[in-house]
Amino acid sequence: MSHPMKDSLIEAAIQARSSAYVPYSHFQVGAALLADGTVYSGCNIENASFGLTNCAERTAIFKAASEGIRRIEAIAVVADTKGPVSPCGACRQVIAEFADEHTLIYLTNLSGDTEEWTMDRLLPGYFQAKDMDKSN
Ligand SMILES: O=c1ccn([C@H]2C[C@H](O)[C@@H](CO)O2)c(=O)[nH]1
Ligand SMILES: [Zn+2]
Repeated sequence: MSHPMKDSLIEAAIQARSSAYVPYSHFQVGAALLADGTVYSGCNIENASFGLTNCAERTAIFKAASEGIRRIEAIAVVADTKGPVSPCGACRQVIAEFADEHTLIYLTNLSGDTEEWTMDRLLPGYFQAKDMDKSN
């Protein structure tokens, strides 16, 4: 079942994408998430020291987390890709930190190709806080 905010989140991600700071790759990405009734969006932000680049997903999540958000209800990611955009491994792990099994993850592109994912498929076996507990 698709989330009632699905289209609004995709629209917010497309909007955020237009702020992408991408002088090196020229590849714009946008993300938008819903948490506690509020939409937080973000774009990718590159750096002359390439490894310091922050992806759109992490920008949106860190904006939300720094406002006190701890659980993502739904998140949309968009780029101008052939099929739905595929988040990098780092972002998959960061999404996992604030997702649960109900979190809906919309991967889409500018043509409207959209897939609904859940965390178990996005990053099977992702590292969790409980993995630091020897009793588990
Ligand atoms: O899911 C993704 C994949 C890539 N990028 C960014 C990082 C970099 O700025 C550019 C090319 O990798 O796209 C994202 O923001 N999200
Ligand atoms: Zn990423």
